[in-house]
Formats: sequence, structure tokens, C-alpha cells
Amino acid sequence: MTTLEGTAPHPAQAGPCATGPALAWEQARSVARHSAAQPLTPVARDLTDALGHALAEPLAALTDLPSFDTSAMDGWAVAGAGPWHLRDSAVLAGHRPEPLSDGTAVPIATGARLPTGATAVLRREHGSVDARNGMLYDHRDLGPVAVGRDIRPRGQECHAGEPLLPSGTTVTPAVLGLAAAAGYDRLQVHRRPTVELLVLGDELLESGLPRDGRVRDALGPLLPSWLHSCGAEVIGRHRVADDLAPLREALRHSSADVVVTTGSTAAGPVDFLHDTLGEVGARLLVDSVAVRPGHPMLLAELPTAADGLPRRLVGLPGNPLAAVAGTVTLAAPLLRRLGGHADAEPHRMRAAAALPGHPRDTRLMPVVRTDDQVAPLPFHGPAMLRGLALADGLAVVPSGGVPAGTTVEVLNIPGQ
Ligand SMILES: Nc1nc2c(c(=O)[nH]1)N[C@H]1C(S)=C(S)[C@@H](COP(=O)(O)OP(=O)(O)OC[C@H]3O[C@@H](n4cnc5c(N)ncnc54)[C@H](O)[C@@H]3O)O[C@H]1N2
Ligand code: MOO
Repeated sequence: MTTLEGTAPHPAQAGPCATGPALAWEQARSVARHSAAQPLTPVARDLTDALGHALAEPLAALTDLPSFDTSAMDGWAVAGAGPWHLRDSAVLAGHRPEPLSDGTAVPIATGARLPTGATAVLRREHGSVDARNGMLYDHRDLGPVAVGRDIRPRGQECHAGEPLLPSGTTVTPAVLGLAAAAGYDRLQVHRRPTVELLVLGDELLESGLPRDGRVRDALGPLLPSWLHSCGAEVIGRHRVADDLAPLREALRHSSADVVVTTGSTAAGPVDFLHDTLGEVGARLLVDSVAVRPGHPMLLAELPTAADGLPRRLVGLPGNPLAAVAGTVTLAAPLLRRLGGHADAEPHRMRAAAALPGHPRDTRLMPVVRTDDQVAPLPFHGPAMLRGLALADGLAVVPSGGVPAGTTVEVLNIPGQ
């Protein structure tokens, strides 16, 4: 941990950008996660606005589910043994039915409330009505209809007050559906951390073919939805000129919980990030990580803004795959922690082929899933996205690499 203060040397004379030894990859992820003492404050959100947030309290059922004895099939609600005298008015979903007496039946729809006295539901395809005497017969000839047959009893899925999901659960479409079914109109969720994305690099083009030594900005299009799927609300995305003053002003004026920068992490003549962090009085928490690609990535605590809330900066390297490595290593754990999301269990898979490693550092390698194994993809250089675009995940390859058959951790690609 290093404090950058005072006047830094001009970047052209600056030595290696990182001021201390690179942190081990696992340690860097842990520092990023624990750099937020606690998740952001809980807020109440309508169901439609809660998607992607994390539950700030356990989701408990507000009612029994189903909340009444329900017909599971279209057919007849029957009372006792058949044949049954058939009542003609059907019971539909949403109706309040009259009680049934023993030996009678009434047509009923799937989802309709069962009349009191009904002992079972006879499916439409299992019964027939004799129009002459108005009697319903079970034509399967399998003996009496079992009591409770094709009835979903009240409380079958849960009882009121029963915990359904723990706090920290990410609100997925399925969680929204469950919450609605269980009686919720609003959910207590953690506020999404706001993120401002600053894309550095005067050489970047925003349209057309790469030309005259300039390249297309690949990270502006890639990162916002990834950051969103890590739980962030991306409130701005800007290009910033390769100069200390514009970057300093952008940092001073940002109101985001987390500023994410791309590029300028290394020691090139226009790599102003370290100097700017020094100027604004930021505190470096991670200053390079023993991981390839992406080792110059960094995490800093920015001075507290007028609102008194802590602010952080994740510096992603400019090489696109290195930026992706920085996203999964530093941005994702920090954003998930701020947003209150529970730690995901590490996902492990067997390597279908040898996974080459770096001699000293962890390597993050785009891999494709084949059955229950993962295989490395070509075109995984730090400046390349071709392998990643085909990948199902990023394998965490320990230093030295691993032979085929080894079980390795595989990181999800955000949003997949
Ligand atoms: N002397 C050293 N040089 C470098 C080191 C080092 O440790 N010492 N590290 C190398 C590594 S590893 C990486 S990764 C890069 C990191 O560089 P920066 O974060 O300073 O990024 P830039 O220099 O601005 O750009 C690097 C590369 O990426 C291209 N780029 C930048 N932004 C984008 C974008 N949004 N979309 C597409 N491509 C982008 C940029 O044009 C450069 O080609 O530094 C090495 N050097
Ligand atoms: O981190 Mo760099 O990505 O090795 O090119």
C-alpha cells in the first residue's frame, strides 16, 4: 500500500510505474473485495427496478404458496367415490366456489380454487359425462381416484414467513417471479455502485477502419455492459485526452462510487495515471498484480468527495485482454462487494489439454467448454480479443502451466 502525494517526476523520466512488488492474483482479488468495508446502503425498489441488484435482507414468503388448495389440472373436482352427480356451473381460476357434497363433482380449470369437500381432481381425459343422467364416470377403470390426486395443497411450496432466499442473492428474472408470486411489490436491495468509465488514449478512434497508426477503441463498447453485469450502474463513459490536467479534472469532478480508467497504467511517455493519482492525493491499494495479461492494473482510494462517500478508482491496462483481466481481478470483486452480492463459489473444471502458464505469474486464459472440460483458445495475446470472443470462461492457470487433466478454476465471463 503506497501513498502517492506531492510532485511526481515527469512520466517521461519515471521509472517502472509500480512502486512495490506485484500482489499475488488471489490476494489482489481479496484486497479489491475487502477494500469496501460494507455494501452500499439498502434501498426499496419496485420489482421491475430491482433486477440485477442484490437482496439486502432475506426474502421470506409473505403468504402460503399456493395460498389455497388448487386444481393442478383441467377436469372435475370430485367429492368421494364415483360416479358423481355433476353440477353444471364450472369453477374457473379466480372464482370462489360453492362447497361440494359427497358424491358430487363440478367442472374445474387448472389453477382454480378447490371447493371445500372436494377430495381429488379427475382429469378431463380420464372422465366422461353421460348426458342422459348427468353423471360423471371415471372411465379409466383403475379403482377409486386417490384422495389428493391432482390437487396442489395450500402451502405445498412454502408457508408464510418461510425464508426463500438469503440476503446477498442477486435478483435474477427468476427471483423477480418468485418475489411476485410470494406477494412482494417492492424489494429491499443494495444500491448499485455508480461507475464512470474514462477511456484514455489519444490514438483511439471511435469509428471506421484503424488507420495512420491509430486503433479502434475496443473497451468503450465492451466494458459498460460487463460492469453492469458486475452490479454497477454506469453513469458516464468519456474519452479523456492523454494529459495530466484533463485526467485530474475528470477525477476531481466525478461523483461515481468507482471510476474505471482504461490505459495509461504503464510507464510510457503519455501514461499519466500514476502521476495524476499522486496529484489528487489518492492512496494506492493495489499497484500491479502478478497476473498475465494485465499486470500493471491498479486499485486506488480517491479522496472523499463533498458527499462524504468513499470513492475508488480501478485502473485497467490499455491492452484489451489485459483490461478484461483487470475487470475480473479488481473491478468485479469490488463492485460485487459494494452492491452486496454474495461471494460466488469458485467454478472448477478439468483441462482437456495442457494449459501453458507464465513462469512466475498467474495466467488468465480464454477457454472453451467441451462437455465437462475446458480447452485453451488461440489468439489470447494481451492485445487480442479474438480468443475471448469465442470463450466460455477464463481459466486461472498457475505459474508454470498445468498438464491436461488438471482441475483449474474457471472464471465466468461477466454477463454470460
Ligand atoms: N516499460 C514498460 N512498458 C510496458 C509495461 C511495463 O511494465 N513496462 N507493461 C506492458 C503491459 S503488460 C501492458 S498491458 C501495457 C499497459 O499499458 P497502458 O495501460 O499504459 O496502456 P496504453 O499504453 O495506453 O495502451 C497499451 C496498448 O493498448 C491499446 N489500447 C489502449 N486503450 C485501448 C482501447 N480502449 N481499445 C483498444 N486498444 C487500446 C493502445 O493503443 C496500446 O496499443 O503496457 C505495456 N508496456
Ligand atoms: O499485462 Mo500486459 O497485458 O501482459 O500486456
